Amino acid sequence: MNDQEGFAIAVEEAKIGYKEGGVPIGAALVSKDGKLLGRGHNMRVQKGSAIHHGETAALENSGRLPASTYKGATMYTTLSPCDMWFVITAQPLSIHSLSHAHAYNTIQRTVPALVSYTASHGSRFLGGEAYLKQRGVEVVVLENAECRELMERFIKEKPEVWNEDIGEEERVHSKEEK
Ligand SMILES: Nc1ccnc(=O)[nH]1
Repeated sequence: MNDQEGFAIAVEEAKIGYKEGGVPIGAALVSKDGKLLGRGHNMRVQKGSAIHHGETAALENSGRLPASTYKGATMYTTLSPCDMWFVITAQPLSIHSLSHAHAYNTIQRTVPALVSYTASHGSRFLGGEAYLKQRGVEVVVLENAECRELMERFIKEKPEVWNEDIGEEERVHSKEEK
């Protein structure tokens, strides 16, 4: 599986999430030798969960694998990596340890599509990206138009669900006040 195929699975997952009425963010985890390890989409609405982001779902669906299987893997995601995915995936994927050379650079690449998208609260999720880069992970930004459109449509339709996903409440409040 190459980059295009891996990313296409993440987009497929995002669309499934949209159809289910959830947050349309998908992800796929692919091993260094091109094998699909796991795929998934944000399930916060579907599962009534505070933590099921697209990337964490892909990791969860990959099951329990030895560290060597994650080595050199790529996480394809339809939105730039937020702090949530970094914190949850860092330990199993061994990207948490700056001081241990052997743990460094385990996931080599993450390919988010929408890094420069400006979220409703004005953030661009640059924090998640910065963490990854600091730890030697290659971050490739695709700026994929299809993902951007899907996110923009969703945010317009369900601003309160999106704000909840990113830990914001302002829009919900201003709606209630009206
Ligand atoms: N990168 C992400 C940001 C917000 N929600 C997600 O599921 N993923």
